[in-house]
Amino acid sequence: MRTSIATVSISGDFPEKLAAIAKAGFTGVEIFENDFLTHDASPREVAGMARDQGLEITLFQPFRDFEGMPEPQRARVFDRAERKFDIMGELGTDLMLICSNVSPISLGGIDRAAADFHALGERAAKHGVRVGYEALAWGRHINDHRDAWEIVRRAGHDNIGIILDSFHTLSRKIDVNSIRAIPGDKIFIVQLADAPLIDMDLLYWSRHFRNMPGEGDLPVVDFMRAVAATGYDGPLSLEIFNDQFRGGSARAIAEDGHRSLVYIMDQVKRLEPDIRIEVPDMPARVAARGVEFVEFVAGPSEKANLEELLSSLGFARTGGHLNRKVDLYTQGDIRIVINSDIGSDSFAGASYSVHGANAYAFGMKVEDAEATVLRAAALGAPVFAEPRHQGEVAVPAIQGVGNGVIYFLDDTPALASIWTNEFTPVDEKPAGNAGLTRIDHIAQTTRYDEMLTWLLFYTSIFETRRTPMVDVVDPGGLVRSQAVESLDGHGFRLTMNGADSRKTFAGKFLAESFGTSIQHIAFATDDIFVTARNLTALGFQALPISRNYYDDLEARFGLEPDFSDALRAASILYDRDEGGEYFQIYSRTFGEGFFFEIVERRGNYGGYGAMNAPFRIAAQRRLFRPEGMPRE
Ligand SMILES: O=C(O)c1ccc(O)c(O)c1
Ligand SMILES: [Mg+2]
Repeated sequence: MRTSIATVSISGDFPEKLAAIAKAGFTGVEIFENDFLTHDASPREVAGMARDQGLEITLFQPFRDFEGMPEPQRARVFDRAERKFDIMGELGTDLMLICSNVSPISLGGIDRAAADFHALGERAAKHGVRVGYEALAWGRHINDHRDAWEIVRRAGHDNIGIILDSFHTLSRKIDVNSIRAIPGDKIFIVQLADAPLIDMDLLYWSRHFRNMPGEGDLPVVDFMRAVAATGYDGPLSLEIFNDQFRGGSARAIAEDGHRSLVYIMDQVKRLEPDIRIEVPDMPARVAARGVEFVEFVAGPSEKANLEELLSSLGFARTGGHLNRKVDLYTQGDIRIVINSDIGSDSFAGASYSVHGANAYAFGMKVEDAEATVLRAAALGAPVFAEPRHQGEVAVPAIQGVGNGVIYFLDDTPALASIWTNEFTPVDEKPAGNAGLTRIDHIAQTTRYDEMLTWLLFYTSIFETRRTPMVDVVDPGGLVRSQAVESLDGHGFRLTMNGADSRKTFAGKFLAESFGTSIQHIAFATDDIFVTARNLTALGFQALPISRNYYDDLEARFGLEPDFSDALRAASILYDRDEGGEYFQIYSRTFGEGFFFEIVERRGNYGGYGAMNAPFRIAAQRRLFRPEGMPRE
């Protein structure tokens, strides 16, 4: 599989871009003219730089507004094209992109454009180069790949072909099946980009909001299926104009790009097994069944605090690890692990020294743990392994958000019996059961500009989908929240919160924990009111919620006063959607702003109580730092 990315897609100067692109695993690069013009090196030197990085230059894009020009402009664009053909020889690339004319003085007409391209093809042939024609979605006369193809067809020249760009086709909702009629060898290159669905001017949307295939909402897989059906087997080139990516980490964005291409082609290959493009073999996306455990690392006093909090939630210590300073706390199907091996050279110890006490790992229940790691590795995720003591099972794992660890457990005998084989039972009676049954979801906090990275990470490896993004208003700024859920909607659930500002509660947690990942864990109960009573008996202190919230709730949902009084008395938050009802209780915070949540879903409530988040945040801010949150 030949993979390429346009230099405009990532940040940095020209050498930095090439290095990041090569490191991420691309085999080629599209040189955007500005990157080339602003870098002080000759075309030969640029060719050498790409070669040194092992990159082929797949495409050069040196000028625009070519076809259909009246004289005297027509003569000038032909001269210009020839000058660029000379440069291409030195650059060591044979393919030039010309996008459809946007000039107000250009003249329309398919035959006129075809004649211009035929004449250009003659000149290109003399230089041994090829020219690809791309329909811009906002081209003055040509804005549809079907018309661009008709021009190329009528030009009838071996050195003239079409360039397809998923954005231009999909943004205008052009039927992708029209691509199937184009002979694969007349498609000179394919550019891929996705974008979030936003209703705005096409040019502005394209120049600022494109993102990696799989990160947006466009049907890029359908587009690529149609392309693959033509027999095309050339490079797949990302051309991503995105304001955030331009300022982001070149390394991370390039890695996301490579992952997105592998992911998109894996999907295409499964739908069109006979395609000519070679796609790396890997197991299919893995069904995620749920979160089986969450593991904290904590020092002695933090461990005592966490134990007290867990005990007030009805957990009891039920196991101790055979070899390690690791304890297991359980209730219902929930397992919480506390690792206090902070002095050692273990990964937990390293995590503690960077982040302090934190939930640095979680275990995911999957269909096939080994296959999960194979797939994750094929998609560029770092595989995680630690030295084992005798008798310990190797649990397949990778690293994810905030360098945290994701372990995979399945029903194979060794992994299924890990809790009985590696832990000695401890006969501690819980102070009382709170009725918590399972982990409903975990919530991870990241910097906003990493959200797309992690959403792509989860959705490409696991059989999951993203829910729409919601804005959560924190007095210190906006936090954006999006969930990743297994396709059945309830097996696995994870929410991602992207914080821009350290003045928000989430942003502050991120800053003070030096970028750990899990900020809260939500436990499910089948009866929130019974759980609330049990918790009170256990001495649990719920996060107190303002009286105004309940007045508003009563009005908004038309609640019976008795019902809203019961909610208020137990500090329960409430929401409702078409499917059902949602109840939430929050704990007070632990450490730098970690907390637990208890939820009950009645009926088919599908959300996470986003509309309640501002009230939860306001309450946390009141309690967390009575002296106030930082203002810097
Ligand atoms: O926005 C543009 O001008 C532009 C230029 C070249 C392309 O290949 C493209 O898709 C867009
Ligand atoms: Mg393009």
